[in-house]
Amino acid sequence: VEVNRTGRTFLITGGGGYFGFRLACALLKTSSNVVLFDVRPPSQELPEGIIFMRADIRDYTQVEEAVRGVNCVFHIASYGMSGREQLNRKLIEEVNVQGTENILRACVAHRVPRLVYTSTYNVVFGGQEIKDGDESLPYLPLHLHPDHYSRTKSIAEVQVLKANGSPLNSSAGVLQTCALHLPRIISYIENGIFRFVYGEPDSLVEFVHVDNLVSAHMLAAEALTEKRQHRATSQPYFISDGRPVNNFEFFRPLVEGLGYSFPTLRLPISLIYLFAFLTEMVHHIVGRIYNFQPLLTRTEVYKTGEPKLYDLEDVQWFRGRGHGKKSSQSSIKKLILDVVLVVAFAAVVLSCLPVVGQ
Ligand SMILES: NC(=O)c1ccc[n+]([C@@H]2O[C@H](COP(=O)([O-])OP(=O)(O)OC[C@H]3O[C@@H](n4cnc5c(N)ncnc54)[C@H](O)[C@@H]3O)[C@@H](O)[C@H]2O)c1
Repeated sequence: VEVNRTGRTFLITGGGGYFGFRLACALLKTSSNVVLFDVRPPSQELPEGIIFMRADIRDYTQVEEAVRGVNCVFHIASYGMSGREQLNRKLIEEVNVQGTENILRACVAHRVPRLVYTSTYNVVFGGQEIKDGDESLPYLPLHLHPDHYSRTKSIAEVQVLKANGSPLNSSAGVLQTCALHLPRIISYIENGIFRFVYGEPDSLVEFVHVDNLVSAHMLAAEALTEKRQHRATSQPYFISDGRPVNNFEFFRPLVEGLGYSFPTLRLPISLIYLFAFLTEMVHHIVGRIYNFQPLLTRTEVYKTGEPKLYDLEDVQWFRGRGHGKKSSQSSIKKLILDVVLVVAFAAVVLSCLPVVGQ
């Protein structure tokens, strides 16, 4: 990796992903050198000035190579947040926990003075109601996490904050770290699967606009510097747009802006949870032969009982990347999908009925 070492150099692990790439583009505007470290390249064209390094945080040698000469690491790479990834326990542990250990160790060894860790609300949230929560909320005990991703993000965050103050190798300096907790983003509108909503209409969740998230990360990195008296050092921060909203209502402008109709069917959350449970069971049995994408996992159900207002620009951003309702979208495909959904729900309901006549 050839980097112009004269300016500040930022390394973004997971820089090929949705948020990492947005952050990289914003950092580039501040005349910084930006290196993206990821197992896969970004889906968009790489702007001049951003370097992509195809590498894996599970491999310490590659991490060491990447951190040399870097002034600040944004550790964003993670695995297992949604879909079938959530069910690959081994990879989740390796990327989220061992990967983070590798980054921290390499920062210390190669005198990287600052690290901002991108974490998640899940470190404090296990499905319970939280009103006006702030940074004083305790971590959810590890054994109460219903999914591996949340548990490993929590372990990694603790590691990151604990590493704060670690003396840098052969230097008088120390590593300054902080963590940002974020809420969540998009998914199933595209495939026509967003056909129903669930849960109580008055249950609210937080969302964050990606641009606010970019600002939060840049401010956090700045607040770890001596110039800012290392103000953010060892702190976790909740980041959100500060406008709690119903999970599904949050998506309404985007769904309708992309030409889809907003679902009118509301199903009980317990039924959806049961459906997700059964799907996971089926995945557990057949996943090795056919690693299908579950429609919903239990984690997704409890997290979405959890919203930014999309403006026209956002909708156009998605449209510009080929998203949105295609006028030729196959009605047969939709019909098949509906039939599959109905049959699946019928199977769930029937399996719960007591067996009569025996
Ligand atoms: N998207 C959300 O709603 C949300 C919510 C809360 C927290 N977060 C956190 O924000 C961060 C970014 O989220 P995102 O939506 O941009 O996710 P994303 O999946 O688009 O980006 C994650 C990136 O990490 C990379 N990665 C995975 N394993 C890797 C490995 N072994 N080595 C190197 N790179 C690897 C992936 O290839 C991917 O590009 C993650 O840390 C996630 O935990 C996201």
